[in-house]
Amino acid sequence: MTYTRRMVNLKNVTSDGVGTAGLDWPNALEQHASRLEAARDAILQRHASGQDPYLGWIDLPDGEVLGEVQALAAQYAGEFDDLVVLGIGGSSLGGLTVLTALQHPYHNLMRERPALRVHFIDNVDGDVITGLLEVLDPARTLVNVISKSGTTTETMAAYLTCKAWLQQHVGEGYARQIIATTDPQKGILRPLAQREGYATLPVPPNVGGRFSVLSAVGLLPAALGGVDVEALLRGARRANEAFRAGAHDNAILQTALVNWLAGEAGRNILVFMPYSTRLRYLSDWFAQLWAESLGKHKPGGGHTGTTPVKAVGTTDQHSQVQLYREGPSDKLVVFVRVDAPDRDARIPNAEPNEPEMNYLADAPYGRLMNAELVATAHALAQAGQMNYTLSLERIDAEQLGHLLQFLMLQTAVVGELLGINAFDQPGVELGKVLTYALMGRPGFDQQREELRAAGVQVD
Ligand SMILES: O=P(O)(O)OC[C@H]1O[C@H](O)[C@H](O)[C@@H](O)[C@@H]1O
Repeated sequence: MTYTRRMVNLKNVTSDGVGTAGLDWPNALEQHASRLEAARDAILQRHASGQDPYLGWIDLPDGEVLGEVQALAAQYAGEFDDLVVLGIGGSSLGGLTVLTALQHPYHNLMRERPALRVHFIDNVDGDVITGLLEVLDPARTLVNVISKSGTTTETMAAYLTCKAWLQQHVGEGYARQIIATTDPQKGILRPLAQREGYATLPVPPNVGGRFSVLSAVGLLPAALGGVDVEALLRGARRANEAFRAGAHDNAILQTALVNWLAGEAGRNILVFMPYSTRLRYLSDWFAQLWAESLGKHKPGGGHTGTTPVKAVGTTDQHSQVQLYREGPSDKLVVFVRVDAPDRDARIPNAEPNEPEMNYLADAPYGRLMNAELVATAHALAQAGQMNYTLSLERIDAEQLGHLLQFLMLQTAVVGELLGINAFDQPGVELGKVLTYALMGRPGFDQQREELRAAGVQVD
């Protein structure tokens, strides 16, 4: 992925559709260029001060933890077949995105696998957790429990299940098969891991979960799954470098502007739609990044945030696009295009006597995919529905690393334009606390009484 205008096709931004959203491109860029650069500079200055409690993710591409991750991965490779990752939200979606994009699409079904199979447990669904353990070989399974805070209920429940399973089946040696990735100081998991003798990796205190994909959180599962993690970081470094360019040559700032203006113009929904099955979890990862970063109380009253919708092309073209074209003009649609698939897969001319199907004969799948994307983007623009396209040359570790960092930087800039803290998530906390109260965790008696008084059944 080169960091040029080519990567971001802002062509449709000039369409009538965008005009109706009050976005007049490139005049909007002229008008807001200095504001964008000021937002970027404010982020970089806070980061350079070394005092900011949230911006550690900007340094992750420099790979401080890379050596440790690679050493651990090398130590375990060959000895194990499966890795079970226990985590939720930012402690799961990054790794899932990277592995789904970069492993063989059917890696888990291959007879001879070049790397471990990686399974993500990110819910308290006992059927799924115990169902997975039923089919894994405990002697050849590693468990990576990941929690920035070291306390998250879902992850702790899965950890207890996996530890008990390993203890039961492999006995004393179980501790060798558990790796804990967590905050260096805070939470229950760190002291517990030390007591048990688990290998540990850090989540830097100044890196929030949804910004942690390029820390040990995403890197260890990726490395064990055979991903070129150095290339992933290299691509992210390119995004960091390109972030410093002036607004006219800076796709991160430009797309941040389009998103911000769309929101200001009442386009309250952001549809994120990669045209690639391999990138389907990028939509999930991005949805958390966007929603938790930008859905906030405004400092002076009111609310901010556009609602992310996860989609994948072409699949959701056949379930959602009707609404996006003829429904209300309350959306911005972001497409992700892959110029060249890895395989030169073509559609065979298997029905030479069917003239109606001849247009498909010998067509590359990649051409069909991108024709569908262009057709949809055009159809939306024609109906006044705002959209733009991010383009990758191909799906490889370097381009994906670039795109992930691009999207994190873009989100940070939108947060700055909105005048909010894009790096906390106070709105999620109450639900966690009330869950503790309902489950009878010590120290939450008062909340338990409040729930009872509000008519909630607590026993
Ligand atoms: O990594 P953890 O501390 O376990 O947190 C996992 C997730 O839990 C929370 O509910 C937060 O809202 C997310 O931002 C976070 O990624």
